[in-house]
Parts: sequence; C-alpha cells; structure tokens
Amino acid sequence: MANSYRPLAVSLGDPAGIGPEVVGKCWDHRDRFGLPPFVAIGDPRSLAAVWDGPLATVDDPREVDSAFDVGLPILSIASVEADLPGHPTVAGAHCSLDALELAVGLARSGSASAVVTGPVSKQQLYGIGFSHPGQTEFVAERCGVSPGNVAMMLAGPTLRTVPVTTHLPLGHVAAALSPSLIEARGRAALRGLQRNFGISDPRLAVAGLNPHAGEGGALGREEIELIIPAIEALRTEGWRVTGPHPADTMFHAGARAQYDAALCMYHDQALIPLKALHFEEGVNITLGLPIVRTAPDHGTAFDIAGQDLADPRAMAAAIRLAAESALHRATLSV
Ligand SMILES: NC(=O)C1=CN([C@@H]2O[C@H](COP(=O)(O)OP(=O)(O)OC[C@H]3O[C@@H](n4cnc5c(N)ncnc54)[C@H](O)[C@@H]3O)[C@@H](O)[C@H]2O)C=CC1
Ligand SMILES: NCC(=O)COP(=O)(O)O
Repeated sequence: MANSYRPLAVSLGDPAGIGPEVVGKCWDHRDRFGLPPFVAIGDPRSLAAVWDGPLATVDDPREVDSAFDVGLPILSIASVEADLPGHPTVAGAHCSLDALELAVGLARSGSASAVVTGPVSKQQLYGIGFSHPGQTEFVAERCGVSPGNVAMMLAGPTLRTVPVTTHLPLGHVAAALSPSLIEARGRAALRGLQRNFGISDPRLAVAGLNPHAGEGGALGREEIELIIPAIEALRTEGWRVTGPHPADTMFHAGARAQYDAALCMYHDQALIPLKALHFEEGVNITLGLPIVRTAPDHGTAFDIAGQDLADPRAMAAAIRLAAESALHRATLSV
C-alpha cells in the first residue's frame, strides 16, 4: 500500500449512543453500501458492547487499507470508564470530544481524506464546558474559519437545505438574522454546491421567515429589511438566487425541482422537511471548510442504543458523501 493512501476518519460520537452500532453495521455491509475504507475513532469497548464484528486496531491511518478487509479498523481512544449503551456519562462526553478532535486533526494534517462525525449529545457536551453550539462550529474553529462563513447543509436524494441560524432558542432567531449573515450562509451554500457536489451553476431558493414570506410586510418585515437585501447582494455577484419564498410551499416535489438547495432561516425550517423526506439517508455536511466533514442527520438515539435497532443507512450515506465530496474537491478548481 502506498504511503499516500488516505482513509476516511469516522469518530464514533457519544459511546453510549448509537454511533458505535451504526459504524459497526456500516463495516458489516461495506460492499452493499459501496463504502471506501474508513477508520473508526473512539473507545473500542463501545463497539464491543453493541457489535460482535472483528476490530482491527491500527496506530496509523496508513494501515487502514490493508486492515479494512480483516476487521473494522479503529484508532483507539479509551474512555476513563466504559459506558453502558443508553447511559451517557461525563467520561463518555470527554471521549466523544477527544475522538472528534483527533478525526479533525487527521483531516487537517492530510492523513485522512475527510471526517465523518458520529452523533454527540449537545447536552452532555455543554455539561463538560463545550462552548460551541455544535460540532459544525467546533470543526470550523479548528480549521481557522469563522463560524459565520460556514454553513450546515442537510442533504438527501431530493432535497438539500441550509439553515441560516442553527442551535439557538426559537425566540432568538429574528434578532440573530442580518443581511450579512444570510448573505454569508447563502454564499457558503452556493460555493459548497460547486465544491462538494460538483454543480457548476447552482440554484438557491431562499425561504422567508414569516408566514407567506411576510405578506408584503403585514406579517413581519424581516423579508423586506433583511432577506431581500441579502438575495440582491448574492444576485449582484452573479449567483442564481430566488425568493424569499413562503416556506410552506417550497418543499413539495414541483418546488424542489426548481432549486439545488433551500436556504432556510432557522433549524427546524430546514430540518423538518429534510427529515420528513429523507430521515433514513439524510446527511449533514459542513460547507465552507478547507476539509470535508459529514455526519448522519440523526442524533445519539439513547432510547434505542444497545438494542440492535439502529438503522445504519444515514451513517453509510454520510461516509459515501464524504468520499464523493473529497473527490469533487480534488478534481475541481472552484
Ligand atoms: N450530528 C449530531 O451529532 C447530532 C446530535 N444530536 C443530538 O442527539 C441527541 C438526541 O437528539 P434527538 O432530537 O432525540 O434525535 P435523535 O435523532 O437522536 O432521535 C430521534 C428519534 O429517532 C430515532 N432514531 C434516530 N436515529 C435512528 C437510527 N439511525 N435508527 C433508528 N432510529 C433512529 C430515535 O430512536 C428517536 O426515537 C441530542 O442531544 C442532540 O444534541 C442530534 C442530531 C444530530
Ligand atoms: N440538528 C443538527 C445537529 O444537531 C447537528 O449539529 P452539529 O453537531 O453537526 O453541528
């Protein structure tokens, strides 16, 4: 195996969640899912607790290619205690953060071709002093990119959505919106469609915030004061941008055919349509980074951890999209 070989780095997420189980199942079904070699990063005990497949402990990503057919390659991060599935602990939260840190470091150094992050519990991470809203902003910081210049995209077979605001109380959304933030997220989404998806002239549809996109100002002025100026600024740069669209009528099949991504104003406006249509195969991809980072759309699912109920398809889709995006980025000049 040539030393230039670069596997994908897959952090297991919270050891008490379903991350270890879905990663193990992805290795089981690697041929059916069409997955390239990847290395798991986390506590091997969290895998052994929920999955009876073979592990292949590696010390270096360059060992992954030859190990991959023998067992699931793992770069071991031992938690100070072994978590029980469904019972998150402080030690497990630290372990999930250490795994994320190592995975991002491998991608930044070029030892991994991309990062796929397993689900972490934000509540658990906040409890150990994690000061970022989510993994998206953590990865952005580690890559030296301002959180305002990255975008969280949720991608499925017939829909891609990007929330302008992410993890904050709904009551704070309107105050958090500004033309410059909407514009920056829109630009990150458009460039991401080019760089990660290979769409050369992408189309972005922008949602309104208020019912009926504000009804000409009668139902709210955010469209007039914040969203339309951002759309106009993006159009001035030559991007194909439409809106603001009433959010209730922009996700049916006919509407979805008119755009490559929808820019939404808040978390649930973006994630509800995506998960309603594509929960089993939805992927979260961070746009605007110097590295590729994806994740399954679901969370830790502590309620089903350790019961062999976790569906691995979203994790498989995240691994596949990470590999495809890394390839697009290696072959495109945008
Ligand atoms: N990328 C990440 O790290 C994400 C982390 N989270 C975190 O996950 C925790 C739990 O969040 P929830 O809102 O409850 O969402 P969740 O996705 O963990 O669970 C929602 C429901 O879907 C089910 N479910 C989720 N994934 C499944 C799978 N692969 N197969 C079968 N059933 C599945 C669960 O059992 C549960 O009933 C939160 O602390 C949140 O912060 C949530 C989303 C993404
Ligand atoms: N709801 C999406 C989500 O929680 C993912 O957040 P992140 O940890 O990937 O930033």
